[in-house]
Amino acid sequence: MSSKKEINEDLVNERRKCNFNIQEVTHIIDGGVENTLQRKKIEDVALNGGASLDDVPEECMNLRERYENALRKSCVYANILRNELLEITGIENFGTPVIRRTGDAFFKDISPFMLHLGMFVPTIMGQCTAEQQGIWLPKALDMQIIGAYAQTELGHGTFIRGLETTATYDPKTKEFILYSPTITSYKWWAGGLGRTANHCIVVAQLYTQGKCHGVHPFIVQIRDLDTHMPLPGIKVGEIGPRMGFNTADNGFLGFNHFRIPRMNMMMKNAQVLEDGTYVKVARHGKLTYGTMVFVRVTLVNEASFNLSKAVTIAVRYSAVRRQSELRPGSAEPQILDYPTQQHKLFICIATAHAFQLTANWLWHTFTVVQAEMRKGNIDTLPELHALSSCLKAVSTSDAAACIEQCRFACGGHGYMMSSNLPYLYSFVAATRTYEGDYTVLLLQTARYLVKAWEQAEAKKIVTPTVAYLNRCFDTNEKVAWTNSPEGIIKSFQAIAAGKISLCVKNIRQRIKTGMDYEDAWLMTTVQLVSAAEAHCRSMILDTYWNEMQRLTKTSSDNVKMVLYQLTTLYLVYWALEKSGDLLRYTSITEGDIDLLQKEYEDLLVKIRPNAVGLVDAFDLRDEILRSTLGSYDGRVYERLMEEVQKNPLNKVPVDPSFQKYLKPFMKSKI
Ligand SMILES: CCCCCCCCCC/C=C\CCC/C=C/C(=O)SCCNC(=O)CCNC(=O)[C@H](O)C(C)(C)COP(=O)(O)OP(=O)(O)OC[C@H]1O[C@@H](n2cnc3c(N)ncnc32)[C@H](O)[C@@H]1OP(=O)(O)O
Ligand SMILES: Cc1cc2nc3c(=O)[nH]c(=O)nc-3n(C[C@H](O)[C@H](O)[C@H](O)COP(=O)(O)OP(=O)(O)OC[C@H]3O[C@@H](n4cnc5c(N)ncnc54)[C@H](O)[C@@H]3O)c2cc1C
Repeated sequence: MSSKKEINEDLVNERRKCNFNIQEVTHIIDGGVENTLQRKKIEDVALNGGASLDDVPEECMNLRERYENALRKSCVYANILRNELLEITGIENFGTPVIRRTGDAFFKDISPFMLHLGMFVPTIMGQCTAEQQGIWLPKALDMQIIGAYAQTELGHGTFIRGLETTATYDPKTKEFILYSPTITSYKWWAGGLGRTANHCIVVAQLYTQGKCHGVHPFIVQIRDLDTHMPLPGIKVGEIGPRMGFNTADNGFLGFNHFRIPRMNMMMKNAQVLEDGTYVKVARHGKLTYGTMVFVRVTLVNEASFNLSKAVTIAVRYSAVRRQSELRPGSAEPQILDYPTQQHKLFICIATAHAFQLTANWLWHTFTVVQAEMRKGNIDTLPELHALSSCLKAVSTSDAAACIEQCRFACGGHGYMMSSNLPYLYSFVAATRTYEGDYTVLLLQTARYLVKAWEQAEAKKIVTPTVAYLNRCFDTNEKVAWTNSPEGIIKSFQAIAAGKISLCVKNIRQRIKTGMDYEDAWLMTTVQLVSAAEAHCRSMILDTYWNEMQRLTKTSSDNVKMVLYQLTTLYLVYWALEKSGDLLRYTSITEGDIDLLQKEYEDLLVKIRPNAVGLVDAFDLRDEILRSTLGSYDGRVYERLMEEVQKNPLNKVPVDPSFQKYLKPFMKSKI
């Protein structure tokens, strides 16, 4: 056993073997040297200010203790956020992922303030008029009020138009009356709502002058600011234990003819005048869904970040862990030496990079579309919606699968809460569902793709992200296979185009047999989801490859080489995963697939010496990783033992329940 300060010998050797400049890769991941410096500064301030590591692990506390502990830490963290961090980033960068990431040093699960910061504040920014922002934003940013985002109801989450909560305008008092007419109309799931929030955004069906105008957002005070008692007419509480998010106090909420002032309707996109006249301001009907688009964009970043944590843990552990023997009597190898282990893990490193570069690109696209919309141009919104929908769906789904693979890679110890892998998995698994379920979002992208196909068919130029359709349209023949990064990307575009084409053909055929469009669409949805996924994969492959080429132009040779190996691994991995599709839509042969498999296995060998260096390059501080298995020093077994000492069950040698239950039971006769 190594002494406390020592770094595990195997990790020392791994770091010695690493042949590239780790910092250079860190800068690429961060988006430049300046960003790395800024991130480190933010981390220093946030973590030195009192990152409260718990004496008792969160998972050993009961529900109440966990909530109270999370709230205590949230207050410490929020003080650092509002007093120090916002000064560094500027208020305009309030939602920067770097700030959000420092939160993980405080919360293994999640902060009850997460939705205040992640959705309540952004909705005020995106859905309020300047005048309304002037009222609500300073209070929200200063956390004089704490909010949640209550859209989903017990009966409806996906189908927003089906929400049942009503907001009926009363011109006599110039108020809206909020009402929950049925059990299924109760708001359900909103994070922070159950115990913490005193305000929330409520999405409700707007009625005025006897007419329903569809769902609109309202800002509602639900608790007394002093006593925290629910206001009369409000029924609010916590929805109960769940797979993760257990310190987020997800809540339920019902209204019994609860009145709010007219100006509490968020009026940037639509207004109700004093006399009850409804005025539509926005040129696009779905701008009220803006917060969801924003969060979907940020979730691609979340997918990358959480995966980078999981794979850092699993690779470091795999370098420390020794198991089995390759030949009788030989020393036990590091489990990282098994090609099957490399197969589990290296794709996770590459996926984290692919999603990070895609997230940066998507964020840039989002800001460009926002700027266009501020000028009154909404033409690019449908493309952004299609993009953010599929990228959110695929990145969260892949990240969850990869994190689970990292857990498998850590054997039994990966199942320990103290490894942090179960927390990471349950957190990311939820992201596949919330903010739009995987299937539902891919079907949104499919709508866009079918329209784009029809445009290409009519010889019209389509938008940039589907420009390949113009090229693929006339190809009745299979695309010629070439084994190169560009060749693989082109082949994935051919797969996407082929699948979209087939969907359109099948919808048309079904209509010919007498089905109406809706039924024909419905019957084709399995294929439509697959087409949207294929489109999304071609986008990710293209973005990852081209962005990495661009970002490494001035890098040192070894950095270029290792990142080239990783990017190629990602492309080849997906080509092998989708070999059935390649056989169908390109001229690839079985022999070509054999060559790809060989290339993949060779890449695992090439990447192996740099594996620990590659995860070190994520530059995740131990305080943020919070894992017994994944710390920088590799003191895996010591940390597991130390954690055991913190377990309240081990505080006494004999548990009181022995006298109460076990002893009487053992002494009782059958
Ligand atoms: C310290 C710093 C803090 C920062 C922290 C940042 C970290 C962030 C991490 C996490 C943050 C928060 C945790 C989140 C917790 C979870 C919250 C939630 O889940 S909130 C609830 C979310 N709910 C959903 O996402 C519901 C999903 N459903 C929908 O989006 C819609 O109902 C939909 C799209 C499925 C269908 O809508 P609708 O029926 O109204 O539309 P149609 O299908 O008929 O389509 C009509 C037409 O509109 C287009 N459309 C749809 N949506 C949009 C959109 N958003 N934008 C633009 N256009 C849209 C659609 O494509 C159709 O177009 P057409 O041309 O007719 O084909
Ligand atoms: C941890 C967590 C936190 C959350 N936080 C919030 C929050 O803060 N605020 C908030 O408002 N909400 C929140 N939600 C709710 C979340 O947004 C919804 O659960 C999510 O949008 C999915 O909707 P649903 O639950 O209605 O699923 P459903 O729509 O009922 O989905 C069930 C199944 O039906 C399928 N399905 C549904 N519609 C279709 C369709 N049209 N075509 C094909 N298949 C379909 C889905 O694919 C899925 O497999 C949260 C959820 C979770 C899990």
